[in-house]
Amino acid sequence: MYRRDIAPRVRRESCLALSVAALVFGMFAISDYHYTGVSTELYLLLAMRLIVVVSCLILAFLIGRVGDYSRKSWLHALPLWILATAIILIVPLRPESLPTQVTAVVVATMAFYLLIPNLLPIVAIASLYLNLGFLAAAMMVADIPAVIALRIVLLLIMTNVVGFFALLRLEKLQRKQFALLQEERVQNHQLVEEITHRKSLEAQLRLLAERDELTGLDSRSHFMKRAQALLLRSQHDTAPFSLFMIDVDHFKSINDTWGHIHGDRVLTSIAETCKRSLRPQDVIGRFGGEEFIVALPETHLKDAKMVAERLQRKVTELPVMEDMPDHRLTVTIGIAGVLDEETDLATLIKQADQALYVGKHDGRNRVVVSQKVGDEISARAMHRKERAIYEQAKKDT
Ligand SMILES: Nc1nc2c(ncn2[C@@H]2O[C@H](COP(=O)(O)OP(=O)(O)OP(=O)(O)O)[C@@H](O)[C@H]2O)c(=O)[nH]1
Repeated sequence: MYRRDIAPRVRRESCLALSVAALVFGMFAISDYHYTGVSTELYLLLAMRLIVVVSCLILAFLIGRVGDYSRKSWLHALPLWILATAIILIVPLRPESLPTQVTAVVVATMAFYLLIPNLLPIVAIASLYLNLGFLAAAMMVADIPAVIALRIVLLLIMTNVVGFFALLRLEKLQRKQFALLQEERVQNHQLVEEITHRKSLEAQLRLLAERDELTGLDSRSHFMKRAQALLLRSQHDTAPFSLFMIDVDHFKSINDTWGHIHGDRVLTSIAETCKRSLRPQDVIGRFGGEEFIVALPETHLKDAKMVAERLQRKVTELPVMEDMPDHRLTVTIGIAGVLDEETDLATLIKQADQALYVGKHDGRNRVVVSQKVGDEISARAMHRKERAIYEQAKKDT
């Protein structure tokens, strides 16, 4: 994973290091001219430098394009061997500049180790080749005293040891850093998974709390929250607001005669009928057992009554009744409406419940408007009527 992760960076860095090394190597042509003047050696040196620079640039280009260092390590090794060979060849071509060449070998060795990252074995072998090759060439071409030769050997050993361990340490640190980063990534990933899992659990819990399991309608508590918000908005906008309490008639006998499973099916069908025949902005909840509750925003009491009657009719036509030929499925609906700004949800529910009770008492299968609301409406109508008579009388006089 580490190798895969750093591959693009190694490719880029190797490509850059090689291009710079090739150009620097080429620029030494100036010093060649200074040492040799226009001579056969200069031409040989120039030809050699040109070949090295061109081949290094081609290899740098190839490494940049396709040089995956873990699979094509030879591609990374090749330019090092070319450069090393060229440096070794300078010894017989410019034997008088041996001290400068020792420095060049030390710098090249350090550059191999430090500028070509994450390829320690390749770099170490190429450095060894450069150092041994240089020593052999120097011994053959120049007459070096033994002490000087020993000093050069020691200097090169030191350079290699320093370069080798510097690169080794660098690689170890990079691997450690990568391992830590990887650990952090895994932990982050686990954390994200945990958060997603918790969120989905929360959503499921919320759904469980908000929905009635059997009918899929709002649970009682969720209905109360939504209805309360709708009521407040209606009162703020001075818009009408009505509320139904729907109760299935003789539901106990359905359970007792056809069983609870059939009873459940009846409840589900009634819930579906409510959903189908009411508007999307109406809020429907299961209040408990076989009782449903509906909040109708922006609905006047007379319109609510029409809606309730339509719903009552639709329930009697439900196909679920085919299994119960002797039974007539009916509902009783109690309605209440907002009269003033003081009316709260609890009062509305109480009034609708009272109307429902009246409906049950009067024989079921009916829609009853809350008496209190009815009285209040008639009182207001009376008030309006009286006021109209008074206004008319005033006009007449
Ligand atoms: N199948 C089923 N039955 C339920 C459920 N919740 C409540 N019940 C039953 O509904 C019945 C309600 O009976 P009652 O309160 O006597 O009302 P009713 O028989 O409909 O009589 P009225 O309302 O006076 O017409 C009880 O037998 C409850 O056990 C439910 O989720 N599924």
